[in-house]
Amino acid sequence: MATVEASSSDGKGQGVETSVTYYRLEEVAKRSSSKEIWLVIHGRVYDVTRFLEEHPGGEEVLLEQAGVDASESFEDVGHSSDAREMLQQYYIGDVHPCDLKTEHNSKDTPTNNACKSCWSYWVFPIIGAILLGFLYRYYTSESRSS
Ligand code: HEM
Repeated sequence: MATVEASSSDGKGQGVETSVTYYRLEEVAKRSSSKEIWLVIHGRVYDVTRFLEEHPGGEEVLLEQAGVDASESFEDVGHSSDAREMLQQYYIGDVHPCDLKTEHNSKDTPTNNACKSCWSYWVFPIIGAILLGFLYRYYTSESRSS
């Protein structure tokens, strides 16, 4: 779990402190017993433990989706806008960026743009520095021999 603090303006010139808690999918997966049920809908993590008995669609369906990404099942049912508003009561945080799936490939391979780009921050500069080193050696040896 990771908590990230962010500041934003509330439109009245006052700063508002907001914090987002990020959860890894493996953490969510551990919360899949009838004692504690978390699930993921559209990249957001919900603790639906106290909603289990109240869910109009029954507790069985929530138990089936416990600890996993329930976005597809949630959408398949065609939940009303009231149901979507209810979600907010159970929101506890976001899926960690490293576990987010890309929209066009959300079925299987979990890829992550944020994490993919991490390595490019240092790999490309290193390759560039090596190339520059070679060029420098090449030109200095050329000028020495001529
Ligand atoms: C926190 C998450 C959820 C909330 C707040 C929620 C809320 C609701 C609400 C308010 C209804 C009544 C109908 C409506 O207003 O749309 C409903 C029905 C239903 N829900 Fe959910 N739901 C959640 C998650 C899920 C999930 C993950 C499934 C998985 C399949 C599911 C399956 C159903 C089914 C089958 C019905 C009955 C639909 C019907 O009778 O036509 N729900 N839900």
